[in-house]
Amino acid sequence: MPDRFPRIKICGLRDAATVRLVAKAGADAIGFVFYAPSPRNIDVEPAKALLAAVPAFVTTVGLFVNADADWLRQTLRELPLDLLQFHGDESPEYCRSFGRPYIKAVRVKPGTNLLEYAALYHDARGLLVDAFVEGTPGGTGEAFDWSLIPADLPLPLILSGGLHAGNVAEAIAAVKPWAVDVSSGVEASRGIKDHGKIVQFIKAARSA
Ligand SMILES: O=C(O)c1ccccc1N[C@@H]1O[C@H](COP(=O)(O)O)[C@@H](O)[C@H]1O
Repeated sequence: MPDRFPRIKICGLRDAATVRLVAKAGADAIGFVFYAPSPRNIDVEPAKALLAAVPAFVTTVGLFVNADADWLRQTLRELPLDLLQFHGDESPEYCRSFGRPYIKAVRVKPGTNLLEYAALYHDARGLLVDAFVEGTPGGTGEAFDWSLIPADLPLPLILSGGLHAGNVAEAIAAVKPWAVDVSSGVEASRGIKDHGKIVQFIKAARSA
């Protein structure tokens, strides 16, 4: 268990007012989704403008799903993202080829060997665990059985998947993650962030 509250990442931001609100409410990290099929997808130019509005000491994360390596290399020349989140089937070699800190997402189902993933992606800054939902890479709002997470993972654990203000304190108590990450649980509808839900989520996570 970390000595302080887990870090909090709010993912899937698409407008400046929400970026400001999230930072002011006390989130540690802000995520931008670069995955065209997602309702939270953002293009490079608007993302550039939002990144310029993020205050100091808030980590900016770019989420990618099996992105073309040349496209991503070019995109990273334009975007000063602090951390890359790989949420597809990216290999360890791919993840480390961009020369930026990264976290690797694993979609968990019965039988998933998270210790094996931690060994494969040993240079990741964290292992993000999400629910396995057939046909969708993530951002589904579905939770999974947290007892599938081993207690002795050698990487910082980022818990995601179906978290919301009503279950995040219980999740933190049960899993003791390094960080929590949320998208659907702080939305009014798919892709539309709800400022009240964001504030409630951060309060609930801080009170755990
Ligand atoms: O947010 C998305 O649209 C998304 C698309 C593709 C892969 C991952 C995505 N989001 C990440 O999924 C997890 C869980 O999200 P949720 O809270 O259950 O909606 C989280 O890490 C998001 O960053």
